[in-house]
Amino acid sequence: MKQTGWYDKSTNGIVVMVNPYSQKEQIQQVVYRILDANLDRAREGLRILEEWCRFGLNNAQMANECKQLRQEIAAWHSVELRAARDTQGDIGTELSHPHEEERSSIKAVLLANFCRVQEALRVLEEYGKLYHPDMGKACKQMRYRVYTLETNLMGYERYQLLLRSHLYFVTSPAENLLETVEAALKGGLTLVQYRDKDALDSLRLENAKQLCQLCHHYGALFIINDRVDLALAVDADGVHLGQEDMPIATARQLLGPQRLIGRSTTNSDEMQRAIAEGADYIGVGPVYETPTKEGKAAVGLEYVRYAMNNSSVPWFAIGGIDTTNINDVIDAGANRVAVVRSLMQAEQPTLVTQYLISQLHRIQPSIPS
Ligand SMILES: Cc1ncc(COP(=O)(O)OP(=O)(O)O)c(N)n1
Ligand SMILES: Cc1ncsc1CCOP(=O)(O)O
Ligand SMILES: [Mg+2]
Repeated sequence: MKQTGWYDKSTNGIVVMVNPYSQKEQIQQVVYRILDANLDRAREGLRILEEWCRFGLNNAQMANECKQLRQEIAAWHSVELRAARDTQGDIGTELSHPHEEERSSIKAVLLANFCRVQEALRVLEEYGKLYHPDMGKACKQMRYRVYTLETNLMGYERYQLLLRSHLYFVTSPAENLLETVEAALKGGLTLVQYRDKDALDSLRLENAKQLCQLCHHYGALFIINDRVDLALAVDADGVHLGQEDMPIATARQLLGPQRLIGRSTTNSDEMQRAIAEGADYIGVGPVYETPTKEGKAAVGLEYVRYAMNNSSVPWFAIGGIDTTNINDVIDAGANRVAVVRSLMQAEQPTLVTQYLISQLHRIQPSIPS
């Protein structure tokens, strides 16, 4: 072990290090320093999470859970642990990882701090066993509470962003796919679905990875069409499933509670079933016939009106919608739409995105927002 301090220069001109503590006491001091540092680390991380729950999400329940955890951690921070602190002698204060200096989004800040709190609690759990018989168990329980909080908070974040999203861009294969999506993101788009029915899985995976990164960089949600495995592989925000795709319950089991699941519907029965099965949002259409979904009959504006009056989850009118007819769809009650060609084939996807979003936000006195 490294000997610190306590120099005695007396003996025959030879510098001798004398440490007044026994080996056992020295180890105890080290353990106390570890506990002191990690009690601080866990509380600081929780405070960062709490501020977002409180000011960013206005969520009293989650903010309160952070606060409770902070207080329980503080109760372990005894005077003797604080007394062991030696900030000047701590070589770790100068160490930092380049990633600590850059956070690209709120999500990145939250994830980094969940990780920090969980790591600190794990350290407290192990070294705490050397300090107090109950500390290991208490820290383990708190660590599990932090996992639950993470699931709830990240799921809540996603759902809030879904609620704020009124335009949904469903992609189709193209050379300039990334550029087109980025242009739409610059126009304020917050919801993207990667849809490619024919590509090889190797290409799908590569595209999905790049699109996922791009969307998250702009703070947008990224959903994968049809494929739960791809969604998991790239850490997407969810999947979109049609009537012939996997059952929602199976997808939920695979994806866990915090990712979004969307379901296509073409009539009232499908809508009620999708909602009962736990879809987070539904597609309503095709409203108009469309070459993007060749051979699929249009459901018309009647089903849009039905959705307006009956859907208890966010719903997106889809199919043949563009700048020329979006107002008819809005007049029938839609305030969310999904488009493929309108954006994939746009000369200026940024402008078209801005236009579509502005129409979806226009005042609609008779339609609930
Ligand atoms: C938002 C949205 N709504 C409907 C669909 C269509 O899904 P599905 O019926 O599974 O057809 P494919 O897209 O898989 O051909 C969708 N993708 N997105
Ligand atoms: C995937 C899908 N599901 C119902 S309609 C549709 C395609 C919509 O494409 P477009 O916006 O080009 O008409
Ligand atoms: Mg499908």
